[in-house]
Amino acid sequence: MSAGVGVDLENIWIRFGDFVAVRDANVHIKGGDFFSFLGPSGCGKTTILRAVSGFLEPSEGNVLIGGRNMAGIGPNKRPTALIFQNLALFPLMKVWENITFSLEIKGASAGERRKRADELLDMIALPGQGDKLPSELSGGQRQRVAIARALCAEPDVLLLDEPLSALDLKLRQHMRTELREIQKRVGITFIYITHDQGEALTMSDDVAVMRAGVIDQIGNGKTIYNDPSTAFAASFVGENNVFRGKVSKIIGNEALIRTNRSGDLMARITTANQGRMNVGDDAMLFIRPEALSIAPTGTQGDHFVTAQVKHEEFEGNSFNIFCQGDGGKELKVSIPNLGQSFDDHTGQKMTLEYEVHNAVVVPAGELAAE
Ligand SMILES: Nc1ncnc2c1ncn2[C@@H]1O[C@H](COP(=O)(O)OP(=O)(O)OP(=O)(O)O)[C@@H](O)[C@H]1O
Repeated sequence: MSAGVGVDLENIWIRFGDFVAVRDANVHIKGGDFFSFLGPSGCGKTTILRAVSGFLEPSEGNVLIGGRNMAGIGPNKRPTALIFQNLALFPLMKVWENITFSLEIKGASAGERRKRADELLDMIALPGQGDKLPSELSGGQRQRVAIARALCAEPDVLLLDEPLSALDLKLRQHMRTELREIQKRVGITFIYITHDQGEALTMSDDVAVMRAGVIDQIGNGKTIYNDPSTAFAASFVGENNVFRGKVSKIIGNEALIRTNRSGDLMARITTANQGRMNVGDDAMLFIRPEALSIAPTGTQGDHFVTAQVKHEEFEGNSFNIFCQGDGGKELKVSIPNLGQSFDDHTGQKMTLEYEVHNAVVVPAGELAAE
């Protein structure tokens, strides 16, 4: 199996009539990486995957696989394999026959096929399960068989279209680890599409955050979470509290925001926006629930927020406090449960504190839908 083949999307535009499904996408995926496209339903993820697999030609721009331009090369001739949410294993074929179906078409002998199936069953951590029928496996095991079947064709790039979305939550979380381990063992490039930020962050080397046909940001999980480029990326990935306002002062890489309802708040301008924000600009300031803590009542300053507590809940690993927030949105505070006593604050006015480097400012923009 050849490893480490990169994929490049160069100025890709995809139009369906007047509708622009993908707008000027530029992505460099390193060979051997696990790369995810993350975004809400309808943002163009599947459309990009179809352009990589060759089921669709971009209206403009180039898809390069291993540096080779794929223009005019059909899906069967590309070094890619595609796995869908609907696995479509053959129900009456044994697991090993399912896995080696592509070899049977090429006329390989039963002995050869069985040997290859056993290698792949080891690879997906299902040794000795080749003689079962798909119906005798769990959902997660069937998922792994589908991956083995795709890998049997020796693709350079495996394309996965929301392959875990039909599984229940526990299995989905377990399969994240499994998938990542299989990818590392095989060493080929995986391109994964999902609307689930937990999946994207836990499995990927790099993530592209997509919104309405546009790629807002590309980076590793930590960068996307801690240093978002846009209001959409900040609000789509993880939970975040938003404060709206205008830039009133810029000091180095920090900005003071005159918020609509919470006074003046200081925060870090994210990397992509440094040097690009000016006094008077409409801005959005984001603070994660875990970055807020309870301060002595009445403390004031540019990193304190006053809020009225609406209700509280205990989530096991954290106490969550929900307040009347800025901008019509609820404000959430998450206090880790370290065994401390925790009074009910419902109805009280509370002062909340954050460290300036844990709050970020980006230009005002579209937020992700709840
Ligand atoms: N063949 C087509 N003709 C017209 N419009 C299309 C076609 N294929 C996709 N679209 C539109 O392009 C947009 C992007 O679709 P796409 O399937 O790529 O979204 P997605 O991000 O994969 O969504 P989901 O997570 O729901 O699968 C959608 O608005 C969709 O309606």
